[in-house]
Amino acid sequence: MSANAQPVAPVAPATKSAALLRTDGVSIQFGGLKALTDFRLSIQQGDLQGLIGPNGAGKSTAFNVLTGVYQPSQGEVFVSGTKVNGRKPHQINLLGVARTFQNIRLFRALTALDNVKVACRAQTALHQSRMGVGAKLANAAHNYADWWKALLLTPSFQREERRLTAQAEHLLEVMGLSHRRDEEARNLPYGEQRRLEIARALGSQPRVLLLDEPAAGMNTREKADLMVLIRKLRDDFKLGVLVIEHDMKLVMGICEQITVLDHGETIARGAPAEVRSDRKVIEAYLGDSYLESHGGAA
Ligand SMILES: Nc1ncnc2c1ncn2[C@@H]1O[C@H](COP(=O)(O)OP(=O)(O)OP(=O)(O)O)[C@@H](O)[C@H]1O
Repeated sequence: MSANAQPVAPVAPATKSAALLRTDGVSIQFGGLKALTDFRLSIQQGDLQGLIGPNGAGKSTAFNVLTGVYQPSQGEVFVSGTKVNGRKPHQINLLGVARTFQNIRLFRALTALDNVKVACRAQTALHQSRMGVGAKLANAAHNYADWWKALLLTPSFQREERRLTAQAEHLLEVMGLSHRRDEEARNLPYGEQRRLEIARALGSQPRVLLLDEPAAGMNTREKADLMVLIRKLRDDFKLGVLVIEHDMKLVMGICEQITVLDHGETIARGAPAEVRSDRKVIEAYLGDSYLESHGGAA
């Protein structure tokens, strides 16, 4: 820490058990590169937090650690109090953490509806596979029975299909995508593909939603709509939300707490007003021009 640096605010003082997602001193290195150092975060239900910083600061790496794509070299990650170090991404998803990606990762040749249905179905299947040996056998028998049900289009198979379709249709509606229901994902405009990714993430019925640059490539109008939508999702689905975003208007406009990374280190954390007038944040990321154009004072 430099001589004039202020200590970073501690993570929210909420009880540990209340946190939906929490990290404790997480660090990760790639060879000699420290991509993330002593990263601390705590997300509760109802939170809408931001994670910002210059290119290469470690934001996506943080998401990858939180979702089990990368294992931390040091430190611990907890989902609703359960330590998840060593768990696979789908296991962490089952515990209630869903994400979108900086580079959209849809099933491009599937329809919008099927993209969301896949996530709804995977969630159902994952719940069925929380198992002991007895449950495993029951599950295998169940899967075998399901195979026959699917082949014969039995009433119970059709009922389950209708349930998944209704669930996926509801999520498309929430995301303003009902009119794209039967279109292939690859044919949707970019902004709608981003919203479809969010619908798909919601299909896994998460408690925490991690959005990696959700507004990238959107026009001003789409960004304004997205801001309203993210807040609504947080409230209606009772989520905790963490957003990585370079669009400062969006981040400062919706987030109640913002963590700022630079070279893997947390250089600031606080409310938007505190963060945007923090000298370290201005130097590392926002630049004096941001300060001038927004009339702030360091
Ligand atoms: N799998 C990896 N192997 C080696 N280096 C990596 C790997 N993943 C990330 N890095 C490095 O870690 C650092 C942080 O990268 P990261 O993608 O997390 O930054 P970021 O803040 O998300 O940047 P951006 O805003 O450009 O997306 C970068 O120097 C990057 O090159």
